[in-house]
Amino acid sequence: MTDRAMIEVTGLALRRGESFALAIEHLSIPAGERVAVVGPSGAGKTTLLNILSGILNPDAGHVRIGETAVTTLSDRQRRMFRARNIGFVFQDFELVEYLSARENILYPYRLTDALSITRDVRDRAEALAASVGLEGKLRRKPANLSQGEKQRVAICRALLPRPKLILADEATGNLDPANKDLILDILFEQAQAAGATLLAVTHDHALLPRFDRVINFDDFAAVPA
Ligand SMILES: Nc1ncnc2c1ncn2[C@@H]1O[C@H](COP(=O)(O)OP(=O)(O)OP(=O)(O)O)[C@@H](O)[C@H]1O
Repeated sequence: MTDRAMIEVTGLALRRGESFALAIEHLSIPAGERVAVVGPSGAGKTTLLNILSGILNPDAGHVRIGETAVTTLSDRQRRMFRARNIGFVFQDFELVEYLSARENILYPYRLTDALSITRDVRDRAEALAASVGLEGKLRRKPANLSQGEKQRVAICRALLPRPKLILADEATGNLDPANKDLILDILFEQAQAAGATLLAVTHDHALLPRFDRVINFDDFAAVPA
């Protein structure tokens, strides 16, 4: 085990359906590293993020995030762990349709007693939203936001609790080039301010030089399904 690793994965295996199996012998990511995750569609990038965050439990192997052995936790413990420690920007955003953009950004605070909505949290939510150009849109429900705006709401929601681990699944996918750079600036800034580790799945190879490291799914051993 690497001493200062934020993420330590060993002997990971997960089969999904009849035709897909993910296998990662070893993966270690130091605290504070900014990592891009690339690979062909269907290679298992989202599956890996889901395992790291405890949304999926693997068939075999160990995942440690910080001091927590995530793969030993119960479903409920994994949900609590995720709410407290991980900011997840989902590929399809997963916004709550009946809540306003503002309430969606504050949503992680409704999920766990460990987080409470203070004046400071509300102010920070406004500031984060303004930094991604969402001012004036915070009362709208997701149905009345563009794809790019929904994505920015999802990013603010992931960043607001200052998580130690940020997992972003194509967080720049629906944006124009200027906004891609802006969103990456914000993800990097917030990660640095919180001393957080960032794993970002991207298909956008122009962004790769900005990361400390690139994990390419082509490097993982293919498992006959
Ligand atoms: N709930 C599920 N049940 C069965 N198979 C699934 C399920 N979700 C995903 N898969 C399969 O797992 C494989 C990996 O999917 P995953 O979403 O991790 O790929 P990805 O690398 O993130 O792809 P993309 O770049 O297109 O988002 C795919 O073959 C997919 O069809």
